[in-house]
Amino acid sequence: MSDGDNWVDHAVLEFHSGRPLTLLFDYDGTLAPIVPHPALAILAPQVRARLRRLARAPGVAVGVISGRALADVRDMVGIDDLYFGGSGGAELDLCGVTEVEPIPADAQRQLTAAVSDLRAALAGFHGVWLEPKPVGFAVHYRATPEPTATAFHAFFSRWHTQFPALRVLDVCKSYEVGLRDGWDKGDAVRRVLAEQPAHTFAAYFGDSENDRPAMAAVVAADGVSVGVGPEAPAGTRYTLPTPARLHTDLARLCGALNLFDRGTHSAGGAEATRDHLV
Ligand SMILES: O=P(O)(O)OC[C@H]1O[C@H](O[C@H]2O[C@H](CO)[C@@H](O)[C@H](O)[C@H]2O)[C@H](O)[C@@H](O)[C@@H]1O
Repeated sequence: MSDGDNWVDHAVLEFHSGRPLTLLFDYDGTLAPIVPHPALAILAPQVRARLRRLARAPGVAVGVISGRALADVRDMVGIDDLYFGGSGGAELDLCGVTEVEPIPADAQRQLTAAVSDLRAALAGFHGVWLEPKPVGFAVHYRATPEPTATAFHAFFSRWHTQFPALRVLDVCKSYEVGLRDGWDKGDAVRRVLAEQPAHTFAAYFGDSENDRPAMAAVVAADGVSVGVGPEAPAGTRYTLPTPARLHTDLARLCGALNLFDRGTHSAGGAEATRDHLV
């Protein structure tokens, strides 16, 4: 069986051959475009509707696994019956059952000290700001002008080495800080897949470095990785240029699986047709 030259055809072929689907998405830069501030990264209503339809379809599971805090990504997505990963995989919501990575005492001490020290230091770097999370934090520098940005990178690259229990990733103009050797998005993917039938076909969609472990996890489970945008890790099975292209692909997948809004006239009705084409 050919698996098609795009992820939608591949997923539909696998589904029609009897494999359930598990679709797992990164949030920022994948489901929502990158914008100047995290609070502005709103999920388009049509995309929310498509994810909801997919999640409610028999044989389809949907999850969103983000660097954001779990409560934050759940709010942004606004659908209850999904799998969620937050804080880069350290917090999980497995369709209503929450699991949080236990933080060893020494790592907790380092996290607390790092946040307090950084808050004081950031006063000297205009435009840099700290986003706390239940497990870790992000330090945003998107709005930082030069030469402050260069000075901040020089400072941060030395500063974080005094906290060896912490893991630092440079993701979308922020430093994402979690626990070294802690749970990552790959662990989150494996945890979600453990709840699915063994022969499920999994796809993971991501745009940046913090998605690499999740992509490796789906590939190890005989699934596919889909890179979104120019910063996606190299070597993914499929690539999409933008989140907008993912949105139209989701519409196409809903159409191929005959998932249309119950409120519309029929599967061939005006909204269904429009949604299929969006
Ligand atoms: O794993 P993700 O869902 O992709 O989350 C990664 C980080 O995303 C958020 O920050 C990034 O997106 C913002 C909105 O587009 C953008 O303004 C910011 O510059 C980016 O760094 C989020 O705030 C972080 O907590 C996540 O770690």
